[in-house]
Amino acid sequence: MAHSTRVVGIDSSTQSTKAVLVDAADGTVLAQRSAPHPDGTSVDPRHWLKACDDALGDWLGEAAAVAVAGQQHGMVALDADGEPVHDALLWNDTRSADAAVDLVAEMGGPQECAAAVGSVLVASFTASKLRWLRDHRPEAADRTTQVLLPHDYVSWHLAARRTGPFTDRGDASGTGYFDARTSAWREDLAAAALGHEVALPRVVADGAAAYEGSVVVAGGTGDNMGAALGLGLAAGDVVVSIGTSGVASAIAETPVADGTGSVTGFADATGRYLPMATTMNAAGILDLQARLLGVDHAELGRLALAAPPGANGVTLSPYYGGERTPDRPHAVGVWDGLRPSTTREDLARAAVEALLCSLADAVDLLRSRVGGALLAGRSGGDGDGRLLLIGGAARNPAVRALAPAILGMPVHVPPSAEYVALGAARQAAWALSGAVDPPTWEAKGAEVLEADPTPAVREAYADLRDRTGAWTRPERTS
Ligand SMILES: Nc1ncnc2c1ncn2[C@@H]1O[C@H](COP(=O)(O)OP(=O)(O)O)[C@@H](O)[C@H]1O
Ligand SMILES: O=C(CO)[C@@H](O)[C@H](O)COP(=O)(O)O
Repeated sequence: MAHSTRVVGIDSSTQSTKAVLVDAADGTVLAQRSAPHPDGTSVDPRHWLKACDDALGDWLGEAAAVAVAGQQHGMVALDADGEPVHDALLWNDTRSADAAVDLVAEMGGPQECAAAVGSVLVASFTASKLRWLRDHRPEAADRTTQVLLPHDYVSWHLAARRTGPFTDRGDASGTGYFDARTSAWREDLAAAALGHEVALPRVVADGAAAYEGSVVVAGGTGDNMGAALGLGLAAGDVVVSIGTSGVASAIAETPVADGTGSVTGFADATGRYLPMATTMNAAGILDLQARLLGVDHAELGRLALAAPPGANGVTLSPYYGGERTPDRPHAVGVWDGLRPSTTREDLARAAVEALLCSLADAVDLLRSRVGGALLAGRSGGDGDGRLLLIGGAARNPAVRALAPAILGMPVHVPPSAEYVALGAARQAAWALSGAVDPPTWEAKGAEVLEADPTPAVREAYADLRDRTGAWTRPERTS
């Protein structure tokens, strides 16, 4: 029996590949599958190709188009045969922190850097990783002839390498060598980072087909740009994503060039911009807490909800793996307020509160830099704007219950779905249609969560955050 036109969207993110098979007419998800990625902050990128193939199975045989949204920034450095010269350093690998400091200085300082490439470089950016490669693995740097982002590498695989590598404006804007205002590479900055000239992928126009074989392959994008497409993010909305990273992002019509580095001025996948504040420690805070307490996520949530707001004075600075917002690449986690009476419930509660306070900081930073009408209706101003909560850890009942209290406003939780992969599918359908705009897929109603604000929890968190600001651990040696 003939079926409707189908498209596939892929989210190749930090911990796994998720794929969705979608009806191109209305965005109905017909099936979804996932495959895990290896742990760690540097990975042989060929694992992502296998995970993609595993998650896809035979879907490309029945789909008309596919697109990939991938974890941003990762460095996929390839030799003349298109093979990796080194493991890909991921966005959360902080080895490149010193390289970022050097590059920002070479560009004339933070404001000049933000003016050139939209963001102040930190360890996460591809440019910083290229400089690390030059300084610490010179032989691999010498053999590098082209540099791709994770989504470019997977998309090229899906096009069976029958065309040259390609990317899009959204993901390119996270490299540190791309000017989103002109949609042009800054080859000079890539060369300065790596130490020699290097080939960069073709930038596909938003919504265009990159390759037309038995299936159309769209340009793809970064995972956060994919989420914005999948959610149909509207002006004034802020999305908070709790995956491996914690992200507060919003659509903007004009570029942001924040010289403080708190907000990165990325492009989105529709010709606009996607300013973001990103934390490196997010769902992992709860993963570690569950492991330390010897419980699963459901029990962690139950324990957290059994303790009072403020966790009987226990607070956590949750920057376990170094942090980016605030910029503390060498930070470690710090607990405070432990007493003989402290319970497992208090520890669980403090972990959930710390996660949400770090995200509340990110939302505040985003609002302060983007200004205008973001969430305006929620703070007594004109306009509307929803705060949407997505990502793996948003499934946790304690996260849901405490989010409106700590974020201080109603929180909209859309129906559980892989929004990054759905956004990629929407881009695939867009490329297939050849239309000027992405297809309109009606969003299903969100659950709106409300709670009385608990500002004292944020104050206690901010106090510990600020007290630990000057602490660093010894520099890493490699
Ligand atoms: N019920 C839950 N409670 C807390 N964390 C959860 C829950 N379900 C999934 N997670 C966490 O969410 C994370 C995966 O989220 P996801 O958005 O898929 O991440 P990423 O896109 O970075 O790979 C994992 O760290 C996982 O342990
Ligand atoms: O570095 C950033 C954004 O700048 C991260 O948001 C990565 O894009 C990884 O995303 P997840 O795997 O956590 O979704």
